[in-house]
Amino acid sequence: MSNRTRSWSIHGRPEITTRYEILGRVGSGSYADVYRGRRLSDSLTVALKEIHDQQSAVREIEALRSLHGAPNVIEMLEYFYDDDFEDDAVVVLEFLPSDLEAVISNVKRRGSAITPGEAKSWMLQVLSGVNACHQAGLMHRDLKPSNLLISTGGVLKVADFGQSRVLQDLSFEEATLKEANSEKDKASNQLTEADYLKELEFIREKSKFEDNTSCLDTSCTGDSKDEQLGSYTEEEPTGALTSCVGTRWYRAPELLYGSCSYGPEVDLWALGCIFAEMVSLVPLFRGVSDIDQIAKIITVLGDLNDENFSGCSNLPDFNKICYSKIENPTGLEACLPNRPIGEVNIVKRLLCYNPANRVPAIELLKDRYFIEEPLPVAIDQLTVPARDEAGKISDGEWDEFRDVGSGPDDIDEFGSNLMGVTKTEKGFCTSFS
Ligand SMILES: Nc1ncnc2c1ncn2[C@@H]1O[C@H](COP(=O)(O)OP(=O)(O)OP(=O)(O)O)[C@@H](O)[C@H]1O
Repeated sequence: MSNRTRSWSIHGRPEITTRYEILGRVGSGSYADVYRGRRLSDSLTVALKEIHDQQSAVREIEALRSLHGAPNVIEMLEYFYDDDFEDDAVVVLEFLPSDLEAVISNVKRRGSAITPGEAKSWMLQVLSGVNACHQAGLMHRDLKPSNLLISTGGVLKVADFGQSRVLQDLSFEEATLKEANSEKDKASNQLTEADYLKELEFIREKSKFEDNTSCLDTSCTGDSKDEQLGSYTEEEPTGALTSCVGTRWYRAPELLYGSCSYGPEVDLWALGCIFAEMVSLVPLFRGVSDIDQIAKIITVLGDLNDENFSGCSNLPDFNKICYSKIENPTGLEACLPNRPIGEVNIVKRLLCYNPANRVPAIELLKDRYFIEEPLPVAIDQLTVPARDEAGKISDGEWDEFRDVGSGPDDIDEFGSNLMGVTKTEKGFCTSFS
């Protein structure tokens, strides 16, 4: 531990202010504040993301280093990371003034629609970014329209890797050394001594950090609400994953039922929800609690059972609530009125109950839907509204739905406040009128 005094503000950190002029705050997430800045050496506009949670910081830095160069993943220019985390980590990112949520809100506000050619163009970019993550052995775990940032030129990039997780069973140290070596090869030994020392420092810190941290903490990084919700993150065997990740509307059924051993398919479910939202201009499943979220899903897709998702009845929370049988599910077509069948099919290929049936991004990229008329619109022809001009739904309105909290309180609240829910020995029972 150093004896240095903690700096409470990015403005009071000379290592940053001697290199960047901080122009103002552009946004805040659950565990980060993001500032617009100007790099003094060349006046480049950047985003400075100050991450208040150590685990999220490590995840974000680790992911962005391994994804460096992927065209549809946000670029990290550099990072400031204390080995003692006396000061919050600051990640310097390319500045992207818009996001897919703003695009959707803007189209909606104008009373128009995203054309099939535009939808293809956006979706190809999302798929390319997500594919890069999966090929690099990472699952993002928090895909949603506001995490898909967009440049003024229409280039979409996957961002916000604070909840990402490495898929392969490499320790961070091994992965980092592997990457450092391949970087070194690539750069023909151009790694400077300072870079090398920074690498070492980062590896040392992460190893120390991993030893002391159970995987239970993984997803609830800095999200105090989630951290308080015990049963979803209660003692799990080492190596298990937490189900407490992502934003509810985009959360896959296996996560909603408390799975601790899921895979990158959770990202594919989120992609299905995002694509449906893009073409219909409304979020597909707008649950106000996790129980309501599952109810919304089964109302559209039908009952979830061992026939369509083998083994689902063994998921930790499956038997805690029973839903009455859905005789006539609405179906996805009804949620995407007046949209081409090709779009509905893409959504169907992603929103499968059984994760194994969700089509991987790499395969979807090759889907003939993308080469059929109407062809994807050229990227520089896409309309990109500035985030603050897009007339997004007010924060308060979104917050009502966006809350990521889940767990026993959620069940209690749902059980006591909503009609049609009764308490059973195992948990709750709900019926739909
Ligand atoms: N590279 C960037 N360029 C421009 N603005 C950015 C950039 N990164 C983030 N932002 C802005 O800062 C806000 C906060 O970003 P952050 O990634 O921390 O959180 P979030 O995704 O909004 O929230 P949460 O992770 O809690 O869901 C974003 O909504 C976005 O508006």
